[in-house]
Amino acid sequence: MAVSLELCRAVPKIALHDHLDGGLRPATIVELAAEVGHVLPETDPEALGRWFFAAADSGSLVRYLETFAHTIAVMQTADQLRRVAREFVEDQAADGVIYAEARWAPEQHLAGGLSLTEAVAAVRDGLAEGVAAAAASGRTIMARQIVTSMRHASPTTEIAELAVAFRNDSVCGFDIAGAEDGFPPSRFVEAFDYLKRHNFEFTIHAGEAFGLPSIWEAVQLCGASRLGHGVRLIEDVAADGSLGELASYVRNRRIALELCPSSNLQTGICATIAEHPFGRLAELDFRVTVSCDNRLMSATTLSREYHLLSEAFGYSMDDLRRFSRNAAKSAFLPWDQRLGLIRRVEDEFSALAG
Ligand SMILES: O=c1[nH]cnc2c1ncn2[C@H]1C[C@H](O)[C@@H](CO)O1
Ligand SMILES: [Zn+2]
Repeated sequence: MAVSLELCRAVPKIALHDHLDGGLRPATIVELAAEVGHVLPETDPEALGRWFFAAADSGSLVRYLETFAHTIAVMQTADQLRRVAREFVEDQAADGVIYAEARWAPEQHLAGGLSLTEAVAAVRDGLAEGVAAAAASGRTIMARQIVTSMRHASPTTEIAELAVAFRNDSVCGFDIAGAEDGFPPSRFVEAFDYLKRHNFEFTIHAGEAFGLPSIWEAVQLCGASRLGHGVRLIEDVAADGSLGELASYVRNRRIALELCPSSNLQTGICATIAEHPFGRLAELDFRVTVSCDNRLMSATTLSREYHLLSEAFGYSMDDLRRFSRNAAKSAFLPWDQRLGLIRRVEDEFSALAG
């Protein structure tokens, strides 16, 4: 029997792949849009939530990404960014997430006159406020930010430098996101070289809207230790379970796959969770982790993703424990903190297993 949604809420979870600009509360968007005069497709929060889901549910990543115009429009001042970051953490904590990495692209948040540094500092402050608010309501959560470069923009090292500048100040990693087809990871090879020279962590969106060549570049030309989605690595797995060289390398190296099942249904990777490559990749012992990608656009939560996977593949508490443990192992945290996270996952799962 599937692990219930209620129990999935209670288990300790780790959100490695969750976009800050893809997780706003609809009510917050309505309120901020009214303040700044941004015209929304719907002004009732519930209707707006439904609109995001429907508009993102097109089968195309490019159309999915168009919906972000309405969230980015209300995240252009320090106050707005701080509020969105605070609510991000509060919502994650309320869903039983114990560690979250919020990713977003500061370059998309400068229209109100903020500098890149001011924007990152505002998110840092909001994350800290959210952690404090969660603690006040009895929930312990840690939160960090992943700073993202948009891959269709001119390649630059500027955002990588920004990430490194904040390495001891809430930024735990770097990423590239946006349309994948036509914008291979190698375009940003200079940024990744900069990060490697500075011993800094990064993940790369790859293997979502494009296949194995994108994953190969992310891993071998750029050096990613985690893959955003990476789901199309399944194309390097034969029907009998034998692995091609790339899939074999990714599995050997324990490169984490930040899998986001519901998001993939919307961008056309498969029609049902049961058809999602997650099941096969987990069975073959890849380092599978579970994330939401964009809670707003997919109308989901991490506990819901756990529950859907458990329903589709019959996962037990032990399986879910493995997915949380995998995510803890691949968190962009220093080793002592990562160990603390792994222990917390084990202890809390053991307590729930009774
Ligand atoms: O799943 C995704 N693939 C590629 N890009 C994405 C995905 N989800 C969100 N993004 C983009 C849209 C956001 O504005 C940007 C930064 O969070 O990242
Ligand atoms: Zn993403």
